[in-house]
Amino acid sequence: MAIKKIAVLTSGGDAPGMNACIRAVSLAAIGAGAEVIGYKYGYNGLLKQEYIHLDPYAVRNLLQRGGTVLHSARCEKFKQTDQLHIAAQHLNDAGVDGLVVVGGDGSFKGAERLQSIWDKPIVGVPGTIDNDVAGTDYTVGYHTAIQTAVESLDKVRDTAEAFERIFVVDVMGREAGFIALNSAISAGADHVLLPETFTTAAEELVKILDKLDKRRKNRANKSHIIVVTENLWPGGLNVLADSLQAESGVDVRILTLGHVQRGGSPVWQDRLLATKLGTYAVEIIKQGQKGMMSAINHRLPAAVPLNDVSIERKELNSYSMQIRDEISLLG
Ligand SMILES: Nc1ncnc2c1ncn2[C@@H]1O[C@H](COP(=O)(O)OP(=O)(O)O)[C@@H](O)[C@H]1O
Ligand SMILES: O=P(O)(O)OC[C@H]1O[C@](O)(COP(=O)(O)O)[C@@H](O)[C@@H]1O
Repeated sequence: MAIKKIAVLTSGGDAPGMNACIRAVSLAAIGAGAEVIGYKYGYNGLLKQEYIHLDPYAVRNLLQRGGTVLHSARCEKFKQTDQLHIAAQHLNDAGVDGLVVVGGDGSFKGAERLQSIWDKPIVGVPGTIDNDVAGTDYTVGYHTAIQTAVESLDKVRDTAEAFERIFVVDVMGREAGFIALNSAISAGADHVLLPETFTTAAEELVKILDKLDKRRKNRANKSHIIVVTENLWPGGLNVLADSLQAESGVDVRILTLGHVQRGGSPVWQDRLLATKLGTYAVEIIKQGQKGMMSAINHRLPAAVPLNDVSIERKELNSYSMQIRDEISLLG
């Protein structure tokens, strides 16, 4: 299908590599002879008709830049059906032939609903540090967030060992444990708490204390690193820290990594992924396929229906789960 104009926007939690996506979509579309516009502030830009023109000069040096030059936002208003109709009208008014939405599963719900009333292709590109989007091996930003978490865990280990303290480290992930599990393994943390396996605070506390006890028999230093997915511990991490300190007699400190995980120059894995997913999104639009996500499945590009993405919950890697339990008792 001949395309004259493609629009792109970034929505939901920003992620390192979103800029690389904007660049890839723009260059692929321009290469196909199309004009490109970028809506600002997520779906807000679509509702307010606020956009910029993206030519090769505008996307120069974007590959390595963190954040998103289009800005991102959460737009509650977009959930109203009348606003979806306004957005569709604005796309028509601007002469857009295809829309690329870079975001997470929430943004894809919006894209899916907009697709049901707009007759041109909308393609989602999975961009979120959480990696909680089914149908694609990885999401843009995830590798960089893990790298940031691992660097922080390495650093905190130095001070934990010096003072023989326990550190409880809070990492992002919303309701998914991808960052927690893989940063914990990569940094050799002693224990990791995941939403996918969490039972009750009482049971989890017993497991942690048992693990610390066993580990202490294997080594002289009493320091331990426990990685916890955000918002998981009932009552917050102070409650966990107080219980741990009371039960173990070891000094406990809390570290919340927070939004630093969303920043920084994307690592090469995210740059490459963003470039592949962004160019493939344009390919999907050229093919006239509607309501798809541009994905990488088993290392190959794929067009996955957004409908399937929203139904399925992405599973943690079973081998990572297995080695988490085996290896963390040693070392
Ligand atoms: N059911 C929905 N209908 C329309 N738009 C939605 C819906 N769910 C989410 N969105 C849009 O997507 C935005 C981002 O969703 P959110 O879940 O916050 O982030 P992410 O896309 O990173 O998962 C929301 O602020 C809203 O504009
Ligand atoms: O920046 P906010 O609005 O506080 O949101 C924090 C949330 O955004 C994230 O960083 C990214 O989530 P999404 O990509 O799904 O928006 C989550 O890990 C975290 O729970």
